[in-house]
Amino acid sequence: MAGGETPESQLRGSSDGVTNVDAVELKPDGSAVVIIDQTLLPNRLEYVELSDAQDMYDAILRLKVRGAPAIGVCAGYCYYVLARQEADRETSYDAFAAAMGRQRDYLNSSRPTAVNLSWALGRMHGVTLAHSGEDPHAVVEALRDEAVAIHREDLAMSEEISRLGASLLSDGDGVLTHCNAGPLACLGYGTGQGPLFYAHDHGKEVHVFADETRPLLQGARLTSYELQRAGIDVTLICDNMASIVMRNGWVQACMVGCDRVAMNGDVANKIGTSGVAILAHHYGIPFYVLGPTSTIDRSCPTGDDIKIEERDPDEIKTMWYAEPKALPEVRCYNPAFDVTDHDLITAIVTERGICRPPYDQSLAALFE
Ligand SMILES: CSC[C@@H](O)[C@@H](O)C(=O)COP(=O)(O)O
Repeated sequence: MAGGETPESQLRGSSDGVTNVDAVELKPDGSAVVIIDQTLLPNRLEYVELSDAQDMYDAILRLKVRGAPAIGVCAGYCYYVLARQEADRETSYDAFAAAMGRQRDYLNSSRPTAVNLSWALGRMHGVTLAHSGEDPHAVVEALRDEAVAIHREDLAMSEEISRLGASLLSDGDGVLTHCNAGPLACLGYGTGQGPLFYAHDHGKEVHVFADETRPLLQGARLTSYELQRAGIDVTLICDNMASIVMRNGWVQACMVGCDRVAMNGDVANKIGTSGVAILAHHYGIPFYVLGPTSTIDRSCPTGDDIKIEERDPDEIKTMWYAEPKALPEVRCYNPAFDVTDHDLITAIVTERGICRPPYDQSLAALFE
């Protein structure tokens, strides 16, 4: 673990025994962002220091750091680390601010769907612009405070979403979840899986079915790892097994995170989420989406306006296998996210409260 007991390293979430380390931290001397390399889990727990813009871009693109809220926290610290370097290079405020505008745009181009990336970078750059004309080193001090504030707020929102989400569950419920929206993706308890940790910590037991989440296996590699280590009853299933566990009557609720929420309540989340919602609707099982208000994109009217990231076909054909599992020339379509229609969603749980249909009204009310 990098660093000692600084304010930043004390920002840990409360569901320890799960991850007794943070997925994203600032190195105490401020020179680098320290992340868990999530691509190596569950086999190896390793930390990576990011101090170079290209390494930061690469870490986000390649999912070493992933999950919408964790990407936001990471982006805030990345911006700060780069600002320190620019302040040492540029003596004038104007040159510093212009350089930081370019760094913001570069980091923001690493992944398109999770709105928390542009949200955090926009918030950091807003601080730079608000200190117009000041000595760049003084601006850097304000940027550190802002990045730590984003981190602290993330932990607080995660706790509140988890508390509210757990109130929707009864002792003994079966819960099906998809992808990873636990401590690694969000810090603290998490969002989509936060209520499972919160319920467990507060004496309510749930039985979790974790979809493996093809093609990148966040459910198998990360969610079942986190839940198992926390002592929560978890069963890993392939994505195409969700229907049978629902039909067997083993699932009383579905809970997932989100990467971008449109103002009509359509939700972009990990590919396969909309299929789970359609199945849940068929079997009359409540389908809950959980995420912070920073994931609600007020400039996005409907799910049709959300840009869906398309990724390398080799993630499907070769990535996890000793030998390729498809002909190299076979065409693949590999969207990383899909959009779940708002009319399939029972409730959207945010840190400011639980929104229910009609979402165009209940989501707008969060910002009044
Ligand atoms: C906590 S973000 C929402 C998640 O459910 C999920 O879609 C997600 O983790 C994003 O996927 P990833 O592509 O791994 O960054």
